[in-house]
Amino acid sequence: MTDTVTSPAAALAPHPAASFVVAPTPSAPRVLSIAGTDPTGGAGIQADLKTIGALGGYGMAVVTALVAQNTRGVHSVHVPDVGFLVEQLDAVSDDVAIDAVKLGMLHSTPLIDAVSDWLEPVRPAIVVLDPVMVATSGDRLLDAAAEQAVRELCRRVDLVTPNLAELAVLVSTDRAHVARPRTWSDAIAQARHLATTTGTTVLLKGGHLDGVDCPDAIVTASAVDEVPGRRIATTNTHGTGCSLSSAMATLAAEQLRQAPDEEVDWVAALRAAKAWLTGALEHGAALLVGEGNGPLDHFHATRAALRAVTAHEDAGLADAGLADAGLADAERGAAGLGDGSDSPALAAALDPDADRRDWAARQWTATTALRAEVDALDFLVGLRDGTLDESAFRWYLAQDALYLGQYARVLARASALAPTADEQEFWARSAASALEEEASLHRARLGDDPDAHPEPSATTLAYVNHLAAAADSYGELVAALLPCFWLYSDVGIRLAAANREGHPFGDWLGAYGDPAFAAATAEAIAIVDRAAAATGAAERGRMRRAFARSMQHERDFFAVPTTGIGAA
Ligand SMILES: Nc1ncnc2c1ncn2[C@@H]1O[C@H](COP(=O)(O)OP(=O)(O)OP(=O)(O)O)[C@@H](O)[C@H]1O
Ligand SMILES: Cc1ncc(COP(=O)(O)O)c(N)n1
Repeated sequence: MTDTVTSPAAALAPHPAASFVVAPTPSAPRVLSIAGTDPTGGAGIQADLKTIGALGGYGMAVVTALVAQNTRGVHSVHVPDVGFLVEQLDAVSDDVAIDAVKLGMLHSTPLIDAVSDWLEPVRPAIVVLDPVMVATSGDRLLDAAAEQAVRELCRRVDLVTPNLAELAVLVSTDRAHVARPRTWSDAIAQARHLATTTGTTVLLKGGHLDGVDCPDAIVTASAVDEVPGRRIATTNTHGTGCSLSSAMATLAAEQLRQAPDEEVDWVAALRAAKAWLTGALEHGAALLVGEGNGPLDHFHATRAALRAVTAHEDAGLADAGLADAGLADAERGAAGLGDGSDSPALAAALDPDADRRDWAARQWTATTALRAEVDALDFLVGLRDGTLDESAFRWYLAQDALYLGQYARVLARASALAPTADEQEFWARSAASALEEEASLHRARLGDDPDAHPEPSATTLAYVNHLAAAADSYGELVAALLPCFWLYSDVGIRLAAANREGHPFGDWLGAYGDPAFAAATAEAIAIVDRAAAATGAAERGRMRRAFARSMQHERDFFAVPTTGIGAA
């Protein structure tokens, strides 16, 4: 709601300013999934809610059909009365401002009509349609007679996400049947036709093609933007379409939350969604769920982050954060006010200090999509599976050595600015460790090879310049320094786990997971949290930008050795 408050309650407001309320921005996009269920949690509404949560959204769900299914197939489908569907839809829209809707299994024409009629007046800014027709197991989830209704629905949404078989149905007509495209260029031609005839943006999915690549594309009547991807060798693909469409709805709504006046950049959303999805596909099998086509691990990145923090509880960090949050809840409970989570405005009013608490953890969560992108970079994938080109690895090491030399200077600056002796000592120790690491890189790995001592790349320079630019304010500086600790620890968990007998980078991978470095990371997080709690909102805003920018520099640093972009 962005309206001026005119209710009787507002008339009683004690302060004149309170009668002119501009809606605050919610802390997360509010995303509604309208879809069927999967009791094993891999597809449908369950997958949608996990995806929305994993990418930082607030998930809501309206059930179209109850599906008795598991990873091996569908047993039966129960569809409640369409009137009850409408009641669920109204219950949400009567009460909650919806930033994005994802439409999944719609089952049959009466349900499609009911959803269309509801969409008309409610009109959330983003509507994504996954035109679910047949499950991976081959079971039908849409009445054949409802295909025309889905074609018509395509015109009323912002993005439609067909797989190859669904695309062919959508471009067919009652009179002319179009065959499923067999090649990527045929698929693009069909997607273009769909975009032209419906006026809707199409996310064309290459999951059902053969080959080592797994591209997707954003197709409009006038442009085709391909987003490349690697095919993961896994049978854990149940619910990939559901998860991708929910990811797109969430990421698009997040774009609008941050920049309400800009157009949605679907290509940027797809890049981030695909990077996250690739990680979720890679980690799915380890969940050991089901004997058929298992699910993805939607929370793979969150799980890794939690491990990084909780593995070093000794430092008292995680406990400190939880204790703070617990106290706040208890205070609200005692006041009989609930937790305020149903209303961001109420939450902010009840807890004006919320931005001071768990500051670092919240910045970390805000970079979930970027971290998924980092994990999916060719450099890190190659380092994990041993296929990385040796010269790309040596190039990285040489740049890392150059970076560490400058990074040590900035750490020393943090020591000079530190408000306490403990913090002064921590940063001084960290500066010394960075210099030792730089020296050992040269001694043990790069040797006297002249190629191993190049000029700093544009990316290395940009990163160290960014750190140096933060050096006037302690809060900003420590926020800028934190990603180097935290991301390195986090990425290291998966690198260490990939080590095996005979791994070509085994000795390098063996150095990750050092408990002393994890403890230093925990200490750096605690220091940054204290700095955020001690300062004002404006400085915290600068800290947030400094942290986010360092995360981007970290990503770019890992990307250059294999892409060559920013290497000059
Ligand atoms: N083996 C894989 N490796 C990497 N990405 C994949 C793989 N399989 C599917 N994808 C990706 O998953 C997303 C969904 O694509 P897909 O073509 O499988 O859709 P779908 O058939 O609707 O999904 P579902 O399996 O849920 O029915 C796309 O981004 C696609 O590129
Ligand atoms: C409720 C519901 N919606 C969608 C799918 C498609 O997912 P998949 O093709 O991966 O089985 C499904 N199985 N169940």
